[in-house]
Amino acid sequence: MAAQLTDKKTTDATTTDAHLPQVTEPRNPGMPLDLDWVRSVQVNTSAVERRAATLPARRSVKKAHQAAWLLRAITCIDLTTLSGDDTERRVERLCAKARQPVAPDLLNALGMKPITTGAVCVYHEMIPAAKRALEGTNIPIAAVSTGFPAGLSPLELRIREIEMSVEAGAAEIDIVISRRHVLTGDWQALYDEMKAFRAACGDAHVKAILATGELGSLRNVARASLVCMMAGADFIKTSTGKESVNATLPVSLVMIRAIRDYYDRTGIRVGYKPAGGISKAKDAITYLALMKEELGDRWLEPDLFRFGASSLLNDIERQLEHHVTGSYSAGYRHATS
Ligand SMILES: O=C[C@H](O)COP(=O)(O)O
Repeated sequence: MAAQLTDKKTTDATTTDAHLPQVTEPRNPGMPLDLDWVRSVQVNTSAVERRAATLPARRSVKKAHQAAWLLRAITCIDLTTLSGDDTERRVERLCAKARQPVAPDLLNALGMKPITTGAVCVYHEMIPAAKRALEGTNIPIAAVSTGFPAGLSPLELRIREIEMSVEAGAAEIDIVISRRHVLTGDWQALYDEMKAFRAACGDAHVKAILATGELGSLRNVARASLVCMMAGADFIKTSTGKESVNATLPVSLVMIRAIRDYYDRTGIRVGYKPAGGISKAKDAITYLALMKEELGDRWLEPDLFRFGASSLLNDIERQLEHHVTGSYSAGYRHATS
């Protein structure tokens, strides 16, 4: 099926297949720290909040296109379990969902080929279980690292943790930054830390988790985004999912515009990952529409956009089922853990 991703505003819709092969983007090599650029960044908080407030209301994706948007969203999910009581069995079930996120009967009814999630995201100790369970697929394992979620263990240990996760089979490393470097405006320390993390990752892609709910202001979010990109982050990510405030639309707008500025200045595309508290299909569509409007279609691919989410897939599958059958089935049909 040629699935269309259209919305009210962008009627020159891109025709796109929800199961495109992953496009390969050159990695962000980073650049020297440009303090003048960092310090010149300002954010008009009330303008950002006004724009963000209009987003959900303005996004009325036509019913016929909803399924395509939802399937696209699935391909961009880092299907996540990050709990103290994670077990190998739970990770195996998670990986089974990542391999087959939508029931075959639903996919058939939608005329779609099989799809997978963008990645699975686990703690270091769960990498071997995920590796076994994902054998024979191209689904990458993302490991949270560097003393996730607080990031306050000794730097040597945080760097070693990255190296061990890469050795164990993680292709993507989600690091947490030291929030204090942002809160004290020590951009050099943030840059040096991020650069060391990127170097420890080697060929594994690195996502920089800013923990935006702990950064104090949107201006700090914008400046930290820029510094992490200058230091070579492949993705910038909002949250660990453990802060009291996680992904929000105003924060996303600020981070996405920092990505746009970095692209305008360097020609390098950096990815974006909102994470934490995104659990509804309609929110997923809002985020995709935001990416499309602010950055364009190229940022709707899983190599440049991911959701960090543990329960979003459940709701998307329910909505797809409703789209096909006209009714919702019992929750147990979609359980992931
Ligand atoms: O990075 C992913 C988050 O930890 C997942 O958060 P969530 O459980 O609120 O979806």
